[in-house]
Amino acid sequence: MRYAHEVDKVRTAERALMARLPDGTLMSRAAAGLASVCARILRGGRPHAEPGLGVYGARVVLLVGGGDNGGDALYAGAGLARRGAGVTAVLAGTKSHEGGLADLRAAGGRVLPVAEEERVATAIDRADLIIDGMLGIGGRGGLREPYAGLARRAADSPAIVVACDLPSGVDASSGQVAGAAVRADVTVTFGTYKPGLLVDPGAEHAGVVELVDIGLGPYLPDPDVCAPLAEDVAVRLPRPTSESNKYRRGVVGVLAGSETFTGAAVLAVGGAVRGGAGMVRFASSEHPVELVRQRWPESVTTVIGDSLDGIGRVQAWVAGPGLGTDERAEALLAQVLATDLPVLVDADGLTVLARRRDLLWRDAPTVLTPHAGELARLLGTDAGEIEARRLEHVRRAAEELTATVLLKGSTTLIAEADRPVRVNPTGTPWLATAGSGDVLSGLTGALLAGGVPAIDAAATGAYLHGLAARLSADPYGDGAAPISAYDVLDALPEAFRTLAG
Ligand SMILES: NC(=O)C1=CN([C@@H]2O[C@H](COP(=O)(O)OP(=O)(O)OC[C@H]3O[C@@H](n4cnc5c(N)ncnc54)[C@H](O)[C@@H]3O)[C@@H](O)[C@H]2O)[C@@H](O)CC1
Ligand SMILES: [K+]
Repeated sequence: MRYAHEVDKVRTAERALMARLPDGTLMSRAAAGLASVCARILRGGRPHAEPGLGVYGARVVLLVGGGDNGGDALYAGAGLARRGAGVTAVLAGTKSHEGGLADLRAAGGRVLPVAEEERVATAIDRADLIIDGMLGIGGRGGLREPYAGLARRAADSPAIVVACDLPSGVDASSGQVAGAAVRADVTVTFGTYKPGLLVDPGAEHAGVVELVDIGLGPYLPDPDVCAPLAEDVAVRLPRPTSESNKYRRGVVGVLAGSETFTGAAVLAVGGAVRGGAGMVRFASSEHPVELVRQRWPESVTTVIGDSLDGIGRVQAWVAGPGLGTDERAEALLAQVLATDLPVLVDADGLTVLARRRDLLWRDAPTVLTPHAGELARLLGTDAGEIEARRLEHVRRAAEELTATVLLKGSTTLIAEADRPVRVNPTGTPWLATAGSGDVLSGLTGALLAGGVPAIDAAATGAYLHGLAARLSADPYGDGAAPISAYDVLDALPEAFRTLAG
């Protein structure tokens, strides 16, 4: 698991640790970690020179802000200068970290005030590597000048951009980017991940994130956000044993599809079948039932009117894809939510819930899987607001709707009251295709029916779904192509095998 902490918790932990160490120890640990990652990057090749030349002779530019983030960059720059790099520090703050500046000068580094525009521009354009040390966890809001101009210039340079602690302009606690921000190829972060490095839009500014241990671990409280690794997901996968039978593996009920919308039902049932359900019971009107029977003969189908009576026993429900939003859909959804079973509600079901939030007053687990538009309807806000502050909104939704909420999008987030928000690391933009959400619903429903707790089922479903999409979009790792929701379904067995292996 990668754990992330908000700024106030990082600061408290840093204070506690600093009290036990000589002055400057933490900064020198951070700077040493940053310098060693930069050296490794330079050994891998530089834009302006032959690969493998290493640090000696490399052109390194430091963008230095007025706070301790700038201090880290200056000390790291001094370390690289001692290994033979040509280091130029662009001083952009109203003041600069004195110790760091003295160390850089002593190591033979050059210093340029930001006002010397032409020389600054030339240094940035010719750099092999730029260290962004303008703002760290003390940054508030989008970058102001002169930082914003430096961030733009760095983006246009062929240099590799390495962010110190986090890309300047990204809000460390939320991932919000309010205006200009640095786009890094690599971010070297200290002590713990910051939520803004894992959650978009911040995450996409961070590039590859490397964590440097500065000894903060024992002083950190529970995380605010975490991102599972493959091994965290693998241990949660339900696996059949010699004792298993179809009932023990879990029977999932799927209430989906209507005379108008049939495809969503076929995909949701497919997700449940491929998600490892022991049995799938599908309830819908005639046309979708006919289609599901043809494509998934292993499912047990029932044509229903406006009642679910006689469907048979299930252990979890998936309700909503293609269901419609009329009174019949509402009545059926109400029946599902009146059970004491785990229920996942998606798509049209969420639209119905936006006008019938009372249906969520239940004791059994409820999983909601909205995209930003659907969540906006549920919370009475607009999708743009949600996209800009995804973490805040998914937490609010989990509290207000008393449910496990999986917010789909560029980074899928899963929230449950009083628990760290889970960030799914496996998505791909190719997954933004019609019907892929229906597959996720069925898959997650199968995990719920298999007895996986709601937040784990949602996080595991999202992980497998994203992995299946990656495997089908780019099976050989040498170039991606568009995929359909069906391709995701077809890649699910491979995704399970990848995790199990
Ligand atoms: N506290 C510690 O123990 C450690 C801190 N470290 C470093 O220190 C950093 C935090 O240092 P600081 O607290 O000095 O904060 P920062 O270096 O992030 O920046 C602080 C200053 O930037 C200005 N500022 C804020 N938002 C701005 C904006 N949008 N545009 C322009 N200027 C803006 C403010 O005037 C503020 O004083 C960490 O991110 C990390 O890099 C590391 O050395 C490890 C140890
Ligand atoms: K930074």
